[in-house]
Amino acid sequence: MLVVGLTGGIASGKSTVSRRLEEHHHIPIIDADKIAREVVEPGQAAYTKIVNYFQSKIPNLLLDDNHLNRAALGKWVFSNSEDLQVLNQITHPAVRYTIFKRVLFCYLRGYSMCVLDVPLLFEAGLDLFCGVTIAVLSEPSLQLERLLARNPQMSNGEAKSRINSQTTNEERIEKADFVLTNNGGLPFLYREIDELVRRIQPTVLRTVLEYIPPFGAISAAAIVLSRYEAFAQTQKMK
Ligand SMILES: Nc1ncnc2c1ncn2[C@@H]1O[C@H](COP(=O)(O)OP(=O)(O)OP(=O)(O)O)[C@@H](O)[C@H]1O
Repeated sequence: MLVVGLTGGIASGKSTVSRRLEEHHHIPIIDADKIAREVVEPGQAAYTKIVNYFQSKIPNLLLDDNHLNRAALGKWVFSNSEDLQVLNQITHPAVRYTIFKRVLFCYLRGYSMCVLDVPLLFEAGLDLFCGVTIAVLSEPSLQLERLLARNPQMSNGEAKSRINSQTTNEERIEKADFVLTNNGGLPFLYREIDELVRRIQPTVLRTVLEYIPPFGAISAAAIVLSRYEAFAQTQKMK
């Protein structure tokens, strides 16, 4: 099964691309943001760890329905970098484990492709496990316009600083295997997506071979090794 990593800046159009892939091409989407919310729901192991560690530091950590007050938690870790690390150490393994389980589930259901929608794909090193990576790019001025239209309560300054705090489009172009440029209307974007799916769609033969254990394992190992090689090369060049 081909694991496709999809990434891009805030309001660049990742969800729009994911929706097209899911609804038009019937490719399952594994949404890292959604998983990050699920793993901190009451009853989950990460939730208990967060409550135990942060309850004494953040008085309004829990909402009336016992869910985490994500805004209060976000505000706290934004100004306490050590606690941000603690939070990441609690949540990241849980997110990675859930992603892994969902990829395995897609494989067992016989899909030829699945998509990992991960805003921080390269930063988190998850691209190492993807057969193909795609970056969705929009001009920063368009990103700003779309972000403000989608989140009217956000100030212009806040939106700009969110965009500027992220990896640049140039860095994403350098790292991604394919780029989808989302500077036009939706019909243009959909044509680009459909064309790309045609290019990367694995053959039926490859999909079938991957269900034969030695081929499956060799194929997965080859992807991780080639990604790691490319990563090591970029580190050497720095
Ligand atoms: N080509 C387009 N034409 C018009 N509107 C668009 C286009 N692409 C995206 N949008 C709109 O821009 C907004 C941001 O797009 P989307 O939610 O897909 O981005 P995203 O990268 O998933 O954002 P985030 O990272 O914040 O979740 C949405 O309101 C979406 O409808």
